Amino acid sequence: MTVASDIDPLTLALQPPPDETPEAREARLQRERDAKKRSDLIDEELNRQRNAEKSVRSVKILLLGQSESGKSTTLKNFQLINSPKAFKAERASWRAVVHLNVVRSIHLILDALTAAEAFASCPRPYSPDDPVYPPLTSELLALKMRLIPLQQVEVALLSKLFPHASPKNEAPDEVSSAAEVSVHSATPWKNAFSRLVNNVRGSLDGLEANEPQESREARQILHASSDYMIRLWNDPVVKEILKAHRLRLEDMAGFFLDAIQRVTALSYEPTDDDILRARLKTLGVSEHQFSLKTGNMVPHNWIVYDVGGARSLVRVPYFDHMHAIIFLAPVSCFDQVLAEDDRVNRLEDSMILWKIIVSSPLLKNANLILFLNKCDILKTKLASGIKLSDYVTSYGDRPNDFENCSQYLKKKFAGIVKNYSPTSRAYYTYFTSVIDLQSTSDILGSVQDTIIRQSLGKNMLL
Ligand SMILES: Nc1nc2c(ncn2[C@@H]2O[C@H](COP(=O)(O)OP(=O)(O)OP(=O)(O)O)[C@@H](O)[C@H]2O)c(=O)[nH]1
Ligand SMILES: [Mg+2]
Repeated sequence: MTVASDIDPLTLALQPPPDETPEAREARLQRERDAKKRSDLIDEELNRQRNAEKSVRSVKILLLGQSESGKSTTLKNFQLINSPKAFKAERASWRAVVHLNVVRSIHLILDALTAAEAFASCPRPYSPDDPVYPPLTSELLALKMRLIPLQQVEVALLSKLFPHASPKNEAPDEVSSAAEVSVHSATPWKNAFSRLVNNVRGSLDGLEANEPQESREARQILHASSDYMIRLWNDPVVKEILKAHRLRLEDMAGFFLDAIQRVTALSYEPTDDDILRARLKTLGVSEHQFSLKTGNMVPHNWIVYDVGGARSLVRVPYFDHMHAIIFLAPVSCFDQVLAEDDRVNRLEDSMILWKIIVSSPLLKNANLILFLNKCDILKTKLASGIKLSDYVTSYGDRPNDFENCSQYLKKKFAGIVKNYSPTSRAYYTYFTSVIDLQSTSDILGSVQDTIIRQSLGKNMLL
């Protein structure tokens, strides 16, 4: 009796009866095994629920880099890869952007012709910095006249894309002054435009049945001007004038200028490649959300923030809770200056921005991903004989090929992390051309895995 009082009642209750038969013992053990199985299932379910709760927490990625570095193009890749259906629905909106890109580029060429005309009619005293333009041919003067109606097309496209634009913050405000159209991220331009074409049914001539008269006319004018635009873009004197004017359209605008016939066809629908190439400068912050399952984990809610514009870093303090930063450095820009300040070399600017990011104590926990972007343009530039060492003198007399130049630039960016990061940290570098959906989709897949792995390792997702 004294011994029994030391044993706790639960243990006592669970003890087998002293006269248990072998059959009764087997039945009892089976019951215990079943109970354990049920208990494991309940634990599993609880774990699953706990993980599901965790998944409500989002993985947040911030895209940073100078203007035109490729942030919005990277965001479009995320959208195309993770929400292709939603993106397909926006295709019609992108057609107007592609058309606007074409018209804008043609206007830049026409502006260069005007400068060449002014040069011919009023020669200034020669200075080595003055551009020397070749004389305009009568063919070019005639083309210039024939393309005047494109002004009307530009106005129509802008009012189609930004129907409620206010003169203070929207694109039409910038028409006359800037070479680029910008869209404020808060503007639902795609929605407005999608509504416009939502009920459209295909029609015989490729023009849309419900399309407003103004927009239909704009597309017809564009289509009718197609041959004139092609002749202008391919004219050898125009090429010389653009060179003298220091206007290098072939790298970016060239993609659509080389495809004028296709993109101005009345039945034209933008392809994925077209959407990745269509340029619309971002103002403010735009974000894209999607749900993604990595391995056998519960899906995570991903949010990608695209901070537009040259001064994107000013906003960094608002983004101290990011899991990762993808910083885009357009390495092809080694021979270019900033649009907003022509005294600053673009590559140098990228390095300064990278230094600010890596040395920021606010961002010290974020995973750093570096995209050395626009590698396709870098390859073409180097192959055309433009020398990296003319702009990055420390490159010296090393070979002017992509392999050596890109590795050298990679080391430069690595040196900045080594010298300025407040803690020694892992970061990941990729050579990218984010206009290439296939290679970018592979890279983004690996980036997403890395972010999850690293964030779990740092307990940033718990
Ligand atoms: N050829 C080539 N073009 C690129 C690449 N990345 C971006 N572009 C083009 O460069 C232009 C600018 O890219 P965006 O993604 O709009 O640049 P951004 O960084 O968002 O610029 P902001 O909105 O001004 O901050 C677009 O026309 C893109 O299609 C690239 O790797 N190769
Ligand atoms: Mg942008």
